[in-house]
Amino acid sequence: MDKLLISGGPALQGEVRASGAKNAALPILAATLLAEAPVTLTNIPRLRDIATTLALLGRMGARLTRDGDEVRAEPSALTSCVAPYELVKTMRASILVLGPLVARYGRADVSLPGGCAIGARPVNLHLDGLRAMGAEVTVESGYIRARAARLQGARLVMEMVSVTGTENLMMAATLAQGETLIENAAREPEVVDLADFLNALGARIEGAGTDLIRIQGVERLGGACYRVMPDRIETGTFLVGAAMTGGRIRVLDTRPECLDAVLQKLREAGAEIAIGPDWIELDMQGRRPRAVDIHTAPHPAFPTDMQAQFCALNSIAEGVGTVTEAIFENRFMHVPELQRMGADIRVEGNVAICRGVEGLTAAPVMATDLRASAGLVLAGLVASGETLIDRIYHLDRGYDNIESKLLALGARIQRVAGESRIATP
Ligand SMILES: CC(=O)N[C@H]1[C@@H](OP(=O)(O)OP(=O)(O)OC[C@H]2O[C@@H](n3ccc(=O)[nH]c3=O)[C@H](O)[C@@H]2O)O[C@H](CO)[C@@H](O)[C@@H]1O
Ligand SMILES: C=C(OP(=O)(O)O)C(=O)O
Repeated sequence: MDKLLISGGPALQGEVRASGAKNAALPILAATLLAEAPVTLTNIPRLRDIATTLALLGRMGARLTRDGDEVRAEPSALTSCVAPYELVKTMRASILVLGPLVARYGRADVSLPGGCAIGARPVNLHLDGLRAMGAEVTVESGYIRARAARLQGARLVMEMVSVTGTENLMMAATLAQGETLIENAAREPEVVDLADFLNALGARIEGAGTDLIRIQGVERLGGACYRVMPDRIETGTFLVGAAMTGGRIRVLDTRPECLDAVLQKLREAGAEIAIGPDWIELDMQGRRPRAVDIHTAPHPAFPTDMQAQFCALNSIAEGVGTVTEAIFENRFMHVPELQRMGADIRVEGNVAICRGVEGLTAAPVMATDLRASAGLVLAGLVASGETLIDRIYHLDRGYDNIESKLLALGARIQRVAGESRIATP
């Protein structure tokens, strides 16, 4: 099993290009199930979750081919509307095929995704929404079974803000009869990107990016060429890396307006930030960051997917910073690993209180989920000695070539197969 070996020290310097957003590419790939004409997608990141999605759609009979960062989907008649457990268990976002399958094919059998390291993550809102649109939805033997002759437009009031819940129901509503209103909708930029893609196929969606999305159902959707938005979480991760190492980097091909809350916290930490239409430059040369207080919440507030990276930043910052996780109930798995590297962090309920230390020391650590892994990579960049990160398959789910990108920014990082080079004392 691959591991990452990082020798901490060098400040990140230079330019790096943001890849396409995982959390936009996944729903957009699922939405190709709705298209009745060819679709060409560009800026698709090279990630394990993308490979899983392509395998899942291929298993159903969809014809998708990948060439570099481009994916082409040919209109196809599905041979199966089943998302099996063995694929869903490796990627919760498989739930995103539910809405398109019911809308276009009138049937879906999707394995219940279950919980994951960061929390229980139920999908009740997805199911309730489809029921409100007239689908018959049951859960049997670990599978969601949904059936509908044709979905009917409905007023859907989301009890909680759910990103994939909003996306699933928005996709379902594109082919429903009549109008659907999604109230208390997620406002994440990836929801907007999906809506833009669906509209490019011929859907009639208004209000994406606000908490009220209005969808007029159409009879069918066609094809389109569409470029997936850049990954704001990957962008933010590199920026935090530069802030922690006292470096100066420019992230290219990104969307600064999607990162307001993150940039605000980086400024509070002492970074100088400059932005252009599609780039962000962070300058922290030679300075130590100041600890910041973070409170995660749905967009446009601070994203939970950047929380672990800021725990890493606070752990070496000047002062004390609190990180409050208000979205997922178990998203502090990186804390015990950071503690092993010398971080002074105390968790009380959903708050991590981080007292910055002068320096971290390298240790063998274990990645437990995607962003926890990112936090550990950032900690490794500043720790003295060689940090070996195990279980980096989590990282590969969501970061496109992270080690080559960091290497190009001056980090000393390499992927190693199997055994550790670190001698035990
Ligand atoms: C593929 C993708 O886009 N993943 C993102 C998506 O996950 P995901 O869409 O799974 O997260 P949600 O927005 O649905 O979850 C938000 C909260 O709502 C709860 N909930 C959600 C659905 C439901 O039916 N019932 C329910 O109670 C969840 O347990 C959680 O506490 O948004 C999260 C929150 O920004 C991000 O961390 C993930 O990176
Ligand atoms: C939690 C994440 O992803 P997923 O919803 O796919 O598990 C993430 O991207 O940080």
